Amino acid sequence: MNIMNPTTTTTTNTNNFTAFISANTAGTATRNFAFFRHVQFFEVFAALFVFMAINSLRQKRRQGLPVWPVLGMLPSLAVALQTNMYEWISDVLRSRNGTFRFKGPWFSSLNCIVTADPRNLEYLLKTKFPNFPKGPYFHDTVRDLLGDGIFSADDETWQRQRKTASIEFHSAKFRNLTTESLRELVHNRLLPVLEDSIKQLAEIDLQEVLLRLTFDNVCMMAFGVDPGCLQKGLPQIPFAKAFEDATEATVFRFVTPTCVWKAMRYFNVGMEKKLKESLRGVDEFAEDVIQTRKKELSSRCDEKKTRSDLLTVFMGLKNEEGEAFSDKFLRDICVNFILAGRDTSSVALSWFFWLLDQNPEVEEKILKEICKIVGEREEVEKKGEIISESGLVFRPEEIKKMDYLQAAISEALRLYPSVPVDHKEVVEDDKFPDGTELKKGTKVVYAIYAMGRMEAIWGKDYREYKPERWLGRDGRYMSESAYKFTAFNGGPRLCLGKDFAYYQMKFVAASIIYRYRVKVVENHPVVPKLALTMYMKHGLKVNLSRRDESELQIYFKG
Ligand code: HEM
Repeated sequence: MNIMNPTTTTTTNTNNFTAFISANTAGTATRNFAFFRHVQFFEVFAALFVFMAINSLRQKRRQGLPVWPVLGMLPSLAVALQTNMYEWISDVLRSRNGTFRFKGPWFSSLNCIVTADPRNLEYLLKTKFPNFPKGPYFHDTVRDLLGDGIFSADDETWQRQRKTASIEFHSAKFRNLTTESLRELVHNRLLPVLEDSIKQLAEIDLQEVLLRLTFDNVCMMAFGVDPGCLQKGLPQIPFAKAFEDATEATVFRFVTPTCVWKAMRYFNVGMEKKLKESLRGVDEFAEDVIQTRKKELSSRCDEKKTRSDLLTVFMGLKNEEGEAFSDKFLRDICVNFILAGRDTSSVALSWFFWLLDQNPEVEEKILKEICKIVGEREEVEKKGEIISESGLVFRPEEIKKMDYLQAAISEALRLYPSVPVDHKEVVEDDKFPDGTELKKGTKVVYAIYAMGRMEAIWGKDYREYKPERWLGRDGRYMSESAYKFTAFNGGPRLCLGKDFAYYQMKFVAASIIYRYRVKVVENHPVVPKLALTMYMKHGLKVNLSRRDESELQIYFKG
């Protein structure tokens, strides 16, 4: 500092002070400005949020659910996924008179029309059937597992398989094969496994046991081979495990953005790795059966006559060029039938037994019906015997007469359809009978679970389990329009196995109910699993006890 020149010093000091002040002022101003900017930012953000919230909630009134910028209706779906998604869809549909437009996040493939309106169902599944195929998205997603089989194919590829399989399904030879294999499975495998659980005083997962039964049964129909899943000890069967894993990994694709699962497939990681490995197991099994059957058929002509499984039937046919079907196509046909028929009936039966546990009066009526029908057998009339006979085998004509049982199973399927939702894709712009506009490429989801819970279709007591709603005044079973009761689909793609499925479910249910009391384990949680098929998430743990003769005697006399 210069002490000889104070002015200078003062000036300098003043300058420093000014600089200090201005620097400080500038700093404060900058900080204030930054603070001000933050405040503004938060205010603007808050205002925007409030505006969006009001706007979204206003949209709720118009569209059924709040629509958020960028995310669309996804937040509501995310919340619903934490509870029971099927109930949530039903609630929304009831509040929207049966149809609503789901808006997914930007750039996602979640935009779709969801409907449970029977008029729309008839239009979708029958009237304008060609305009609503399964579509390229579905085919692409399931291609690795299902190839060009009936379940994933559209147009001529589907039509050809449908026609051939339909003729086969209605042939006496095929019916014999299916009923015979079911009879054997129930009497030689299911009942011994159930007996075993009684002897060991152990609870048993009835869903697991039934899944094994129907898997073996459908493999007999498709391949003519019994994989042996249902037997004492419930062993793990490599083909069944591979099939299960491959299905699970394929379902995973539906909840993963397409580019993500395709990248995972490319790098062979995660679920895609699992899919690849499990497909190897499925393909090896199929390849083995196909080659063995070819050898059998070429060496022994009588095999052709005796075998009536789908594989043998399709092996004897030619494609449009007059050539035999390729091994890959034969594999696709069989794998698709196994997928279609493997778990739908067992899952339906599981829900049915759970409903019986809650509605013992229905169980009693079923038992009464069974005993009345069996009591009409000639030999019973003559000898007055049979009731205690554990080997009692129901005859096809007796199963047919069980109208109340059929009603009780249909009622279970109404409330818990094995396929809870299904979908189609729009080929050309169209309009539903209820006025909903449909743009080309839109996905249409039909909510089968919700359809069973629409007051407009079933009346005020739609929540109640009431088999009587399926019976006419004469007590005979009355079927319902496939567009109201869509558990088996409808129109040209009506479930091909429907008649057999009813026969199978009635035969299994009657065989169990006649012999055992089925009690669901106390506090066992029963909730649906989120999957393409409506499994019980935790299975169905039950305790069985044998019915004694005196109990049956009452019903026989009754
Ligand atoms: C309770 C039992 C069953 C229920 C609820 C059921 C339900 C359905 C449904 C909803 C569809 C339409 C699926 C779609 O197109 O996306 C379908 C199709 C089909 N089902 Fe079933 N099903 C049952 C049992 C069976 C059985 C046991 C078989 C065979 C053994 C079978 C064979 C088929 C076939 C082949 C198709 C495809 C028809 C086509 O696309 O033309 N189903 N089933």
